[in-house]
Amino acid sequence: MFTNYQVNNFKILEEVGSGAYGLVFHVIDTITFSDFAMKVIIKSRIDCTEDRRDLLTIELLKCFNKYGDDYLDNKIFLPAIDLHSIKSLTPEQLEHIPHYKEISLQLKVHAHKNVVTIHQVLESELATFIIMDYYPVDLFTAIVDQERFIMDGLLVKQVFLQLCSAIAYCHKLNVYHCDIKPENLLLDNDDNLVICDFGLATTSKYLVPNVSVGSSYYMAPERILSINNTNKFLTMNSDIWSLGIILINLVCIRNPWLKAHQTGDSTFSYFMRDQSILMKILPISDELFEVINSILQINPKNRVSIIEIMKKVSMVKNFTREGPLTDVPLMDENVFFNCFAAPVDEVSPCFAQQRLDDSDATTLFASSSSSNIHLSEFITTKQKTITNAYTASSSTSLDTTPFVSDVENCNKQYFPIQEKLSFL
Ligand SMILES: Nc1ncnc2c1ncn2[C@@H]1O[C@H](COP(=O)(O)OP(=O)(O)OP(=O)(O)O)[C@@H](O)[C@H]1O
Repeated sequence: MFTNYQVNNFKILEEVGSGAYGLVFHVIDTITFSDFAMKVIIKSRIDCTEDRRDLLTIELLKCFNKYGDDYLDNKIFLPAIDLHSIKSLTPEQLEHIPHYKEISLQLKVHAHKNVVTIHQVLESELATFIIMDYYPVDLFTAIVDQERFIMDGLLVKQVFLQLCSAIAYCHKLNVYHCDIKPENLLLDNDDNLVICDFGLATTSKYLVPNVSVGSSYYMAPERILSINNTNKFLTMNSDIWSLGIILINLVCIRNPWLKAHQTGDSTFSYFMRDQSILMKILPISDELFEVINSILQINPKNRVSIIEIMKKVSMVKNFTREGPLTDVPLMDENVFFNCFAAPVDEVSPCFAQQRLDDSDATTLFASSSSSNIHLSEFITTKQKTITNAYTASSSTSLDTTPFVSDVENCNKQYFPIQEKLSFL
C-alpha cells in the first residue's frame, strides 16, 4: 500500500510486519542506498483487535495526507529527535508518552551487537517513525518455514549464545525484555541474531502484578499466576524461562506446551509433576534435557544464570537422540569469548545522526562504489527537494511538531524530545 511513499530520505519498499500499535516497513535510504527498517507507531488508541492492521493503515494514510502534498509525490519531511534526549527521559515523563518507553529502553541497550540499532526517531503529531537496521528474516520463519537449524548444531549454538549474550547485557543495564519469542528475533544474511521489539520491556526489577501480556508459549509460569498472588518475582528470571523455550524451538521445531499454567495446560501440568516428560514428548538428548531442566525450573529462584546456560550450551555434544543434531561440535573457547563475552560494538551505533556532517558524507560517498552521485550533486538535489517540501507545506497548520524548514534541520539538526512535545 505504501510502496514508494517517502519519509525524509527513507523510501518505503514493502511492509514487513504489523503489531498492536504499528506497522514495520523495509525502506531504502535514498542518499546512501542502504536498507533500513522503519517502524511506525501510531499514536491514536486503537481498541479493536480485528482489522487492526487496516485501522493502522488508515491512520498512517492520515499522517501522509496531513503532512504530505500531491505535488511532493507522497513525501513527508519530519523533524528528527535527538536520541540522547530520549534516553534521558525520566519514568514520569515516559508515563505521558508510553511508546517512547520502548524506544528509550532499546536505545539503552542497542550498543550490543545482537540488539537492533536505532538510527533515527522522526516525530509527527499522528505517528512516531523509528529508523532501525533492517533484517531480512525472523527466527520463526528461519526455524519453521526454512528449517534452517535441523542440520546444523553449531548454528543452533551460535544463534542461541548470541541471544543469551544480548539478554544478559540488557539485564546488566536493568532492561528486561519480557517478550522473547521467535517473531521478535531477527537474523542477518550471515545468520547473526538480533533482538527487536522492546514494546513490553521494563526496568522494573520485580514483575508487576497482572503481567500476563505477550505470547503465552514463552511466558514463565509466575507471569501467568493469578493477579491475587502477592509473591515478588524477579523480572529477570522470567526472561531466562523464555530462553529455555527458544532452545527447544531451535532444536525440535516445536513448543512443549501452549502455556505454563497448571490447570490451563495438561502437558505443563504433567511437567510440573515429572520433568522427564520432556524426554518423552521431545527428541532431546539426555545432555540437552539436563540443560533445559536447569532453565525451566518452576521456582524462578532455582533457574540457572544466563552465563551458566551459555557455558552449558557451548559444551553440548548432542542436542537430539537421533539425526544430524546428535553430533554437535564443541564451541572453541576463543570463539566463545571473542564472540559472546565481549559483545558490545565499539563504533557508535548512531551513525545516521552524524552522517550528514560534510566530512562524514564525503567519506560515505567515497566508500560507496555502487553510487556515482557526487556529494555536491547530492546536496543540490536534496536542498531543492526539501526547499520545495517546505514551500509546499508552509501553509499547513502544524500543531505540536512543526515541519523542518530546510536541509540543515531535516538531516543534521536533532531536536530534544522535550522541545517537540512541549507538555514534557
Ligand atoms: N528491524 C527490523 N527488520 C526487519 N523486520 C523487522 C524489524 N523490526 C521488526 N520487524 C518485523 O516486524 C514485525 C513486527 O515488529 P515489532 O514486533 O517490533 O512490532 P510490534 O508492533 O511491537 O508487534 P507486536 O505487537 O506483535 O509485538 C516483527 O515480528 C518482524 O517480523
